[in-house]
Amino acid sequence: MLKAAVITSGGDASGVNAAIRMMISVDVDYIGYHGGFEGIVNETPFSFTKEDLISWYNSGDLFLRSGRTDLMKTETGPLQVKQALMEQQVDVLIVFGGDGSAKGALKLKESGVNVIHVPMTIDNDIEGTDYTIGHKTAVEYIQQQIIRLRQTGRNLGGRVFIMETFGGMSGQLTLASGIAGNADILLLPEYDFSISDIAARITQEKQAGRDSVIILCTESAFQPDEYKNGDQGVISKISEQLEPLLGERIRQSIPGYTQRCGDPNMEDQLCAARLGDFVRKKLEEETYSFMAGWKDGSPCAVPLEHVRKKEGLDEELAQAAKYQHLIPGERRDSDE
Ligand SMILES: Nc1ncnc2c1ncn2[C@@H]1O[C@H](COP(=O)(O)OP(=O)(O)OP(=O)(O)O)[C@@H](O)[C@H]1O
Ligand SMILES: O=P(O)(O)OC[C@H]1O[C@](O)(CO)[C@@H](O)[C@@H]1O
Repeated sequence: MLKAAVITSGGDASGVNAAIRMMISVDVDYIGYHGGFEGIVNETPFSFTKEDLISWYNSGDLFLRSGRTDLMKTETGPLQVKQALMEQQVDVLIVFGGDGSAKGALKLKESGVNVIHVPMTIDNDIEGTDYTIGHKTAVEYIQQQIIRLRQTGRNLGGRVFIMETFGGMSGQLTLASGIAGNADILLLPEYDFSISDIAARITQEKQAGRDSVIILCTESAFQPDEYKNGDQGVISKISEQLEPLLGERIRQSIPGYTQRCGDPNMEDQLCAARLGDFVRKKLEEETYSFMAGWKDGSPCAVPLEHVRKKEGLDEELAQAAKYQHLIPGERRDSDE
């Protein structure tokens, strides 16, 4: 019988348990490791079946704890992982994670390990796939935060709010959440804007009769070259410079790590379950070395070599937001 090992790697995200459940095949034995790539070397693996996943299926708690580790970036790391997998007689490793995890998966493939990557990150910033597990739940959560800001803005009017969102170096999470929740201004790392651009947009909103103004700002949007993974609080810097121009206080809100996780929403469950089923079929065919991506509404196989961090945004959504004057500044990669 084929033996598959499963890990989750990088930032946690909701929906992955449904994918693991739906990849279960009667023709495959499964083991799991906690702790991502490092867990393969340091943790004791355990066998699991679909029965073990029942109470996890709809939960934001990960059935397999995730991890970030530099091990895979060292020269010997991939070989240590390969050795540990060989000791367990594993035929194929399934890696849930973001673009960094895909790089780790590719290194293992190059070391001779059969590997499948499944995109899992709230950021939705992986080239070759329209969907990443966890993004939809995070968007819905941020949408709810915007709706609440709008309510307090109606109840106690005349305020400017700024809320900071996750996304790392990608503005995709902010863009999708801002459109879903009806924010007034979106500050994205893909656009080069000045403090006076933001002040001008706030003034336009107020002149148009907007009582409260809501700005959504990606954590890396302002001076992105200085951003490091895990930095938070950029909206304080922006507010400090913006307040004197506006002559009023700005109310700040940072949901931070509460954006990641929570029980998965229906859309994440369905898409993740379909990705899991896609992987099941590939396991049964013994087809490896791909990412289980998503294109035109369905799962698809993307060669691991093509998987990397997505530089752009969802163009249709970005253009719609630009047309509606939601995004100040010019595209950083623009030739204009
Ligand atoms: N260049 C690389 N080479 C080999 N392995 C890597 C590389 N980059 C990342 N990894 C492995 O993948 C793990 C997860 O990567 P990273 O922390 O970048 O998160 P991610 O998978 O991109 O997910 P998220 O989008 O949630 O941050 C790292 O801890 C490391 O083990
Ligand atoms: O949990 P960490 O390592 O601080 O990483 C935070 C980063 O992880 C992400 O949530 C992606 O998982 C980014 O949106 C965020 O910038």
